[in-house]
Amino acid sequence: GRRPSNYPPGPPTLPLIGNLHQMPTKNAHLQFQKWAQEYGPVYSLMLGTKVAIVLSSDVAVKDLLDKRSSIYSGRPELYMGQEIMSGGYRPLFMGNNAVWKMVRKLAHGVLSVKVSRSYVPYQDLEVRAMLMGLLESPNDFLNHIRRYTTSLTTQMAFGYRTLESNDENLLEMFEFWLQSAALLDLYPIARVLPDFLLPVRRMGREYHKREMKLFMKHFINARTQLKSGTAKARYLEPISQDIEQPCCAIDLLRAQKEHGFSDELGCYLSGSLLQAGSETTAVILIGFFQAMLVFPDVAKEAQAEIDRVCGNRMPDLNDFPDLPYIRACMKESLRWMPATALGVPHAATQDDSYMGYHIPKDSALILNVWAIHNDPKQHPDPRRFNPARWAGDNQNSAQAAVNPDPSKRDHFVFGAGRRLCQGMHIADRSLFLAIARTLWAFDLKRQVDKQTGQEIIPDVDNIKDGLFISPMPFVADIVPRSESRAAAVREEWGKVAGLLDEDMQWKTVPEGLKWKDYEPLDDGNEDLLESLS
Ligand code: HEM
Repeated sequence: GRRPSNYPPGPPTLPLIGNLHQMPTKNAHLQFQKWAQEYGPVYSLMLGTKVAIVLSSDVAVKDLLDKRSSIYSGRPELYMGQEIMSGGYRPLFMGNNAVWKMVRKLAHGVLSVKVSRSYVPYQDLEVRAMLMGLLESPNDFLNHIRRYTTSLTTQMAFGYRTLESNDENLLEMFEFWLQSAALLDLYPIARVLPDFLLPVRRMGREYHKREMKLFMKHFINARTQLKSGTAKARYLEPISQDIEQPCCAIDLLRAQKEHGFSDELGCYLSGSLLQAGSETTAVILIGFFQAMLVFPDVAKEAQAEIDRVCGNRMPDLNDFPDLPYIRACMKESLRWMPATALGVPHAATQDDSYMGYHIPKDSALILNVWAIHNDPKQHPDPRRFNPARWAGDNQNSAQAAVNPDPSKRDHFVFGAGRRLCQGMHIADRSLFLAIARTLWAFDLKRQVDKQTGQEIIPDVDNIKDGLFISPMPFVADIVPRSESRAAAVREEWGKVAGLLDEDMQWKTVPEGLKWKDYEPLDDGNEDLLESLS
């Protein structure tokens, strides 16, 4: 419990329990930020017999998680969420071992820079569907955002679209994910708590059984499609034009033949892609919508840029190089409402020392994303949503993440080192398309309170805690910018609606939808990234 004198500093400890009694039960990110201000960029928390090292500067993250990634890429052990609730199968929580390395390779096979381009038609169609939703039931905007990111990921992971925000599978999938958060009281620090503080083992096991059943159902379904010839896979083959319905489960089924892993692992890999990709992306977008209500000048400037570049034509990914302010809005959204405010903890797999401090083997390393994003030295007036701070930064998230100069990294949302998010390329595109098209079609306005006549401004400090932070639900008035824009939204949907069958599922991947697609604007870092993967 007591902090050895050669450990990084931290709040005073009590015998046996160390700092456990000081662990915040809500808004953990704010307390972690406060401690960073008090104890510096590398501090420690004593959690009973365990220790967590909190990294709160870009330099510390680069020095340890990136540069020494060979020893900082584990995950904290004895983690309820993995052993009990995931049967050891959840890739995100696997330690630095042979299975994880294989999984990481498999994930690379379905998420790499190249392969992620094949999902663009899905992103395109789902954003159009989101715009239709915003047109037809604007008050449900939070659901339309969630449906968009979820449908994209169910399509990528298992090959089916999610049509409604109250879709049964979606709800079940979310229930599991959120329940796990509730069960574990999951902000990252809870993951390093000793088991005796988590008296929910039995419930956890139940949860795992049900989740496995759900993932397996979709996985087996993909196999049936593969066998019946209604799906083709691309894994281990060059990307060709005759891909139909690219989806991870099908690629993994092909890979399974070569690598011989179990169905359980395969379905969890697909399933966890789904969980890794949907709510996270939604939170960033919800933050963006909120920011537009609070900082209306930003929306105006963004719309001016879109009008200048695209006019009446709906923006697409080919506009990426020509819409620097929209790209900056995306970066700022990632900084301002980072979803993973305290990252996903890494673990040290051997003893180390840094800045004269001892870092013991098995300590958890917490990436203090919130504190870094809100450091006024790096980002003056940090709670102001100000895309102008990114002027001249042409890196995408992946490039910035591996920039050798840590001060040039834009945001830390996607983690670090060998654990870096493999879905970044997909996430960047999802965000860019949704932001550009929403602002092209709609004004995001404050609702006016009918009784008082006052505009309702969302409270930006009212943040929902948990596995991911997100803005508390808020109201907005979302209106088409003009009659003709409303008509254009319908027309744009009409152009793709014919690609779907009567169940609103893809008939085939759209023909003629040939994307030039954006190439990275600086291409020096790609190799580095691949080497981290
Ligand atoms: C804005 C959206 C997203 C956010 C905020 C996000 C966040 C994260 C974070 C924080 C990590 C762990 C990094 C670390 O340990 O240092 C991660 C890992 C990962 N994410 Fe994402 N992610 C997003 C989108 C996606 C998407 C769309 C996919 C795939 C469809 C995806 C797949 C993965 C995978 C495969 C890993 C690696 C797990 C591991 O090696 O432990 N993510 N992501």
